[in-house]
Amino acid sequence: MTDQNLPKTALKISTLNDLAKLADYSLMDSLNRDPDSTSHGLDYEPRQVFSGHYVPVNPTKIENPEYIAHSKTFFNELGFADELAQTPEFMQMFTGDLSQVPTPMSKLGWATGYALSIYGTEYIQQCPFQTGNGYGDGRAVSVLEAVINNQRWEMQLKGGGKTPYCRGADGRAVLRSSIREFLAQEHMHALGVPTSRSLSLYVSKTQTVQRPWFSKGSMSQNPDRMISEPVAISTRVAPSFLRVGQIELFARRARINEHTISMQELEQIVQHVIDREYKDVIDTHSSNPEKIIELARQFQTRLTSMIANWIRVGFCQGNFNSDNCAVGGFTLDYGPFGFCDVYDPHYQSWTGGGQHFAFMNQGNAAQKNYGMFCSALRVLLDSHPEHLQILNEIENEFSKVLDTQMNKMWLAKLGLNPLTNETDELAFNELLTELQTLMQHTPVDYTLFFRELSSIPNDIEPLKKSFYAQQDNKEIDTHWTAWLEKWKSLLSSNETKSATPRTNEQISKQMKLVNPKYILREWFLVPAYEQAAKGDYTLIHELQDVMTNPYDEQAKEIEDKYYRLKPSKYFEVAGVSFVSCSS
Ligand SMILES: Nc1ncnc2c1ncn2[C@@H]1O[C@H](COP(=O)(O)OP(=O)(O)OP(=O)(O)O)[C@@H](O)[C@H]1O
Ligand SMILES: [Mg+2]
Repeated sequence: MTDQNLPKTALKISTLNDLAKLADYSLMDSLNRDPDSTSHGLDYEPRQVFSGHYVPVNPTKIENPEYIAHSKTFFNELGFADELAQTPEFMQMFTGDLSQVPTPMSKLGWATGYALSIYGTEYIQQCPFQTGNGYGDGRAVSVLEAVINNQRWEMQLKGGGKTPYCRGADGRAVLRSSIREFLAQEHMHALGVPTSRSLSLYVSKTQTVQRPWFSKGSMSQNPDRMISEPVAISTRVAPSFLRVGQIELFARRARINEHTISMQELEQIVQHVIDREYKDVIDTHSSNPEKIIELARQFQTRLTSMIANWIRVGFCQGNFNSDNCAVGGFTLDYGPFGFCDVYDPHYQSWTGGGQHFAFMNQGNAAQKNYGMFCSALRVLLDSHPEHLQILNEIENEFSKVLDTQMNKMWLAKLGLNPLTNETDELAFNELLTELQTLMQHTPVDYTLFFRELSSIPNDIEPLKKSFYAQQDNKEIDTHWTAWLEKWKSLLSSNETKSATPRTNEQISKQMKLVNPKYILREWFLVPAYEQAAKGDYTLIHELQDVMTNPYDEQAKEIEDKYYRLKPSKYFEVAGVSFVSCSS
């Protein structure tokens, strides 16, 4: 069935039965099931999965689930009634119990295998069998594909229990990390950054698992004890959850002809990427090699634009391996992520993550992932030298395309129109370099600085709200005053060249649409998940409200609470300024 023929809905979806009518598991038609899998899906022991694109898995429900939150924004977009999130049927399904789902919903979910490359190097050590056949969704289980208002969505439980890829771990996600991911996804969407979305979040009232963590106030880089944490299941939603690592897995197999249909499985997964993520921009009538070329081009555009967006809002993914890099070009896996308080190009909230994934190195990390993606595609172009040549050229363009996106982003952050001549370009480059040096040297709060600048202040006094230095520093002030003058003069000369010059008020308004006022800082999240562990979800709901309107001016008490420098007591504190693991 094509998507056009599928039922559309402008109706409110108020029951699970309503949603069931929109279920359409086309993935199962177009991809291969692991031939070694059994039909009951009770597949919880680590094992090698040699072929097939997915393994049917019956998720493991959490005990005594309790509703915490759902995304009102996303529910609204999907046409879901808010009440749906607390109906017993919906809760049952999205806390991992598929036994009662109405037809034609599937009583089995699925997990997928993928490969891992870290910063452009292929790894198999993470696989317990040292073959790469045991690595993949260890705790993520997709449970539904549905076409809603002409858009196909895949819904995936995170923390839905063990799968054959669990590598001996428990298949669970704890409340703390689930809250972080749940809030962050919707915050990023509201910031205008492509991302997987959050549907719902439930916790178990009785079930806990052990995780390494830090003692209160610890400054240690490594956790010093085990703590018991409640388990939770959050559901995330995206057109697909295909990762660069997934394409790599099938390309690695095809490259060495590992089994008779390895090349075919690679072709299928690539076609699936196109269907799920690029159907609107890739001509289905063109030849396969042409489609592959276009896929590479389109992914490059999306990936570089995503990175520019990350930098724009101060986001650091922290673990940008190829298995955390969505082929759809959106943000995926909010593990050790963080939004920077202080502007620091080396900011990385994960102590084990290495500098290569640090804030301003994310473009390079993306390039490495993109390189692995191209290597995988090359396997399909072996007998097409001309297309191979084009693919190489596209890959070589990565830095240029990224620079263009970054330039566009910095111009917007600084309220400037596209530059029209070399003199302005030189002036702009100088201005930006000076700004980055000054921001780092002062140091400034990244969010506060750009938001204050967006008011186009007369002098540097308002900007000083973003300075972390305790005392006035005349020398720094002088540099800032000079910088502000330079910026303003470029701003006005840039504006006079425009056919429709904007007033300062208009410029300011536009700057405030790219420079957020509210950012989901880690020290806002800590009390929210600490309270939640005691059964109080007030702060989660408050953060949901504030952070889904990050560009808006909000009530004075919200401003006082959330538009602030990070208090000094939180600097260098484990679990607040950094974390040691991804979950
Ligand atoms: N508690 C767990 N049980 C089983 N597998 C796990 C667990 N924690 C992580 N994994 C698996 O380890 C791998 C690396 O973990 P990573 O932190 O990148 O991912 P994640 O946050 O679990 O998942 P995702 O990338 O799906 O958001 C993933 O394949 C993940 O499924
Ligand atoms: Mg991951």
